Amino acid sequence: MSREGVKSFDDVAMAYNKAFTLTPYIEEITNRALLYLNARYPIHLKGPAGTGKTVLAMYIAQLIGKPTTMIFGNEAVETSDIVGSDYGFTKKLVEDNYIHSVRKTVEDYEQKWIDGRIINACEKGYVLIYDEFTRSRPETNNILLSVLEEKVLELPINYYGNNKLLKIHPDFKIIFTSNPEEYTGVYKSQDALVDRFITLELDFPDYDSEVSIAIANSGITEELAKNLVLIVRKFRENNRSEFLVSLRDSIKLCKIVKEGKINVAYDNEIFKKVCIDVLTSGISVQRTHVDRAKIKEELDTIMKMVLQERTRNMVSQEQTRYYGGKR
Ligand SMILES: Nc1ncnc2c1ncn2[C@@H]1O[C@H](COP(=O)(O)OP(=O)(O)OP(=O)(O)O)[C@@H](O)[C@H]1O
Repeated sequence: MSREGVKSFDDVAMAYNKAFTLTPYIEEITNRALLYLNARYPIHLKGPAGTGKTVLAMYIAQLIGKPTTMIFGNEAVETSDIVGSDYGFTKKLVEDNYIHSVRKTVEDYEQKWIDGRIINACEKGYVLIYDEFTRSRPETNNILLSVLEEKVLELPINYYGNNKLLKIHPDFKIIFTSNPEEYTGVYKSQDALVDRFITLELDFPDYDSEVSIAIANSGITEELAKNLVLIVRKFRENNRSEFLVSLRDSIKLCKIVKEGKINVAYDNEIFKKVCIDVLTSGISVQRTHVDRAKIKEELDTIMKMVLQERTRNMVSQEQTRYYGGKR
């Protein structure tokens, strides 16, 4: 039985918590999500990779304030990972020593059941985050249909020896996340499931949110973050239909510049090469057939525009400081 799709929420939350940034854009989506969840509808955060769906799901779960379970969808996840299954046998030795001179030992085997993550959450009214649920096979996710509609979880026949329908606690909440269906490794989500939850379409956050997120994750100065994020966003805007330039790229660029103490200037060749490496990584991963030379040229133009503007601003700030704004 594969259990690789199931990880502890605490392990993952630790990694995300430190840098979480709340901006008006994120707050607005959060409030809508809570509205639906409190009306007992599961929610589905859908959007391109690296738009912040997973961290948002975790933030929402924290606001609900109940223990949270996470499942990471992938091809190998089985219904048994979600619900539970038999997991080998336990051996019991029964010793009969009734007559002093005779010793009888009987080995007795009992089948051992392991609860899947969802059982506890369903029973006690906790929160389940099912991240990238469309990466699991649709037949794996079928078990959730009765959970969402009839509010019961159908357990396998050998669950504690009974065929049991587990009643779902009224407070049980599910937050699904997924990437658009055109992504590789993503199954089309079943209409029956989609019909039972409310989808919030996420896109990349606004400029100010992206700057705040980049600062929180890298520790870079605001002035540098503003310029680097602007380069990333202009490049993303121009190439959206071809390949992905995500929030992770803003964060990567800011982190590398900060850690490497790289001078952010158009005449700094190292900086230009770092920008090209970071921002064109997605092309090879996504195997899009784009003209790399043309892409580099375009990125060069963007860097020139943003960084010359930066130089102009710096000169004018210097002049203001020097001449006291009189010139
Ligand atoms: N509000 C936020 N505050 C701080 N960091 C954030 C925020 N939103 C996103 N990030 C950061 O942006 C990156 C992408 O976020 P996340 O993993 O949640 O995206 P995703 O949409 O789930 O991506 P994928 O579809 O690839 O799983 C992560 O490094 C995350 O820490």
